[in-house]
Amino acid sequence: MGAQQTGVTVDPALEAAAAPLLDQLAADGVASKLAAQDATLWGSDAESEASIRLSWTGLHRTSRPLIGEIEALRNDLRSEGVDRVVLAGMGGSSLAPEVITATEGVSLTVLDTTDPAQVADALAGDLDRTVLVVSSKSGTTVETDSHRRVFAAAFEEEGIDPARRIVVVTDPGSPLAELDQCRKVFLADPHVGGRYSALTAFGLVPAGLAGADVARLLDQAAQVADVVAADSHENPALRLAAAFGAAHDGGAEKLVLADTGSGMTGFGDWAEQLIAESTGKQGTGLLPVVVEGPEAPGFHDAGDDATPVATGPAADGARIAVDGPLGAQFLLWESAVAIAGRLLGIDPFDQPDVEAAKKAARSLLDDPDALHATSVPAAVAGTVEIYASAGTSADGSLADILREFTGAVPDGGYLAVQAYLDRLDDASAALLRSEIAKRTGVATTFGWGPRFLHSTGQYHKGGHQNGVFLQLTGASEEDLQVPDRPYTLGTLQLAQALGDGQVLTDHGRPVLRLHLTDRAAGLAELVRAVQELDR
Ligand SMILES: O=P(O)(O)OC[C@H]1O[C@](O)(CO)[C@@H](O)[C@@H]1O
Repeated sequence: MGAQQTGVTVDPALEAAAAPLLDQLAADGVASKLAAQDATLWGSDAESEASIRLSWTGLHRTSRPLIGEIEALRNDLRSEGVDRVVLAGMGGSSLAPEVITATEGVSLTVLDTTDPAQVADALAGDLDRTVLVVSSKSGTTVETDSHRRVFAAAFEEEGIDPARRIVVVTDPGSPLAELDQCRKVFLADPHVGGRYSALTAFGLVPAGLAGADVARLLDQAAQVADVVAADSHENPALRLAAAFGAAHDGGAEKLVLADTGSGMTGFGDWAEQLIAESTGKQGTGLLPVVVEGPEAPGFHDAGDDATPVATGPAADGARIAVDGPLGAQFLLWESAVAIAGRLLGIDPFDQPDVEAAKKAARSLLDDPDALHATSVPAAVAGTVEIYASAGTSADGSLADILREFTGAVPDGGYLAVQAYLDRLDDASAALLRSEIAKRTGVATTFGWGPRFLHSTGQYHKGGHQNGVFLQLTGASEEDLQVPDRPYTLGTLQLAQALGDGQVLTDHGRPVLRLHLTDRAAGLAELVRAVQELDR
């Protein structure tokens, strides 16, 4: 079988609209300047951040020495019978290894949740065979810190030395770089931001320890590096960026991503963070809407405010198609999104609105009374408690409440379902996306909390302000204390939902929180209520 070709297809009308932007990008030498890591491409305000964020353009060369180190550690661990890899990491510190391993069919347990039951399930796996990779650029992310504490205590309880079973990936100088209780610290290139770090130690170490062929990813990226660096009208990164820019200029601020048979698994979730966190700021941006496939509601029937994008071969309904092997796609999309940032006039390397939700969650954790004061619902429908923000109604049946809430989505706006639940045991919650989109015709996204806070969370607060937010929280049968911290995972999870809800409300966005006192029964009631929406 020949090597999979990397390429971008754009429909003729969009390609024509994009032509002037493409001419300009080529004339300005944007592709070669990006490859040469020129920090001036996004204007003077972005220059200082960009000057420490561009090393990703050369990772197909600079990450090579890592391969041997990863292989050596993997062989040592395997010779000790340690072959189960659990990865604690949020956003850019876990999304790439997840897509890499899923694409190769290699097993990796990803912990990017504060759901107590989901963490408990990961702990209940065979600890004798487990290595925990703790990945965090900053070394201070609360979810990742909590996972490390919980796992270190569990290893100790089983008589396993955590210092043999914890591997760290972090930036030089982070608090994690000094961690004593660990087997090895991989220091990543600090001049690469989280969402551009797929081909750094953040992507390669967990995936490689789990058994993925990470050298091949670098080869695939190397195969497109010259093409992506060329100031040519055929450069797929320039063509993709120009198409994104032209679509946005024409009022299509959403990119609806569907896998059309790419051979990759879960690529949309990785691209979602790249697009949303890079572009969703200063009241503008591209909202990624990841859908179940080209037949899914919101793709073939996308409105004028959205561009259907096939990740994989071109398909009916798609205006853009991007194909190629995973390693090449990483570099191609990173380049295109960074260049689209120039066209949108924003800095693609900062995430100015992410901190607000973290801060709000922290203050709720510091003030348990404030957290408990929020526990009186405005109404109860069966096993669903309803908590409505100002201006949002809690009157009538669950279907009535949802009808009114979805009716609050402005023209060209979107509805975001944010499920602070267990993404394995409560997986059926994800069905709500297509059900809501199908019944209401509204562009609908779905994210697991708190995972999405490190992905689309930036866009929700910083991008086009036309979203409405449906939060789902659920009762937990068990909770887990975070060792040496004054909170449990369940408290942290609730504080994260309420904190983000508060920040969204402060932005004037409608927020409806539905709390499931029985998760399975509540989800079933919710799906039934959504199915009544078109009646
Ligand atoms: O690697 P860290 O520092 O734990 O951060 C994880 C994620 O959190 C964010 O900073 C946003 O909260 C992302 O940009 C990043 O990928």
